Amino acid sequence: MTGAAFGKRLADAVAERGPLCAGIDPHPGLVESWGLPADASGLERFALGATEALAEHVAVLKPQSAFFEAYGSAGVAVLERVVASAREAGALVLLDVKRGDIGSTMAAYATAYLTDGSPLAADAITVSPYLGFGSLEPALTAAEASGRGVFVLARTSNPEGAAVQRAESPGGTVAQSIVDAAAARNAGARPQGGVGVVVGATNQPGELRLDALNGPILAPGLGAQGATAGDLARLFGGALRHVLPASSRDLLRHGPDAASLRAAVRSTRDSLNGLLR
Ligand SMILES: O=c1ccn([C@@H]2O[C@H](COP(=O)(O)O)[C@@H](O)[C@H]2O)c(=O)[nH]1
Repeated sequence: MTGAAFGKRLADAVAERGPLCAGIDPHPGLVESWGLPADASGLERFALGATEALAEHVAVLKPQSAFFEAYGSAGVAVLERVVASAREAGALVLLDVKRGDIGSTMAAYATAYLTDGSPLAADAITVSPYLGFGSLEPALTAAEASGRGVFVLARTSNPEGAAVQRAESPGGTVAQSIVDAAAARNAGARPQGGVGVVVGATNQPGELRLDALNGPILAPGLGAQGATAGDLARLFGGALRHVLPASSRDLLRHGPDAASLRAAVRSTRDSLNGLLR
């Protein structure tokens, strides 16, 4: 990928389309609720239909890799088409794969997801820092070299995350130390760096200092997990302008009708308007 850095490309996309990140999570139950079979053919029609309806209306489309991998090579082939179709519609693709491993294996993930010419190359991916932030180095380097981004799990939206992420480390909580490590990578970047963090919208305010991050904050949990636009304001305060609120099931349940899916995006966007930018 040539051209601008991910932080700049994301800032431009958000300025044009707003911050909402639409998730493509083909849960078998949702696929069936669209009148489709919960198999690879249903996955294909669901995922490509949702992408076609949503991608041109949001800055970021976030396919959840797990639901595609569940169908083996046929599912991964559909995922490749979703990535290509979303990018054609002008959305940035944040592939939610949550990869994390020792550095030498991380380098292979970086080749798969963050390198020009790879069939699964996206604009950004989610990564897990729980083998140590430093183990992510190959992904951070590959992303920066190719104008791509990474979103590092810091304080996730699930209740089980607290035991690990709120544990005290020498630099504050584990989650805070991850935010601080991401901030160090983003220092000096304009308009923002390409190392984002994931902070679930379901969390309580006051746990994390995000003001020095200088990078994007992916905030899943809107809708199906119970978080509201008001929660985002309370949770993120002065960092709101960096937040990408993410919603998957709460949008997708409006399908298969494309007009209804678009209306759901509009209504979610309206609920965020005035709050975030
Ligand atoms: O902390 C996290 C990190 C990632 N996710 C992912 O976001 C979507 C949420 O889907 P909804 O249907 O809007 O609940 C899903 O792909 C998760 O794996 C998260 O929820 N929390």
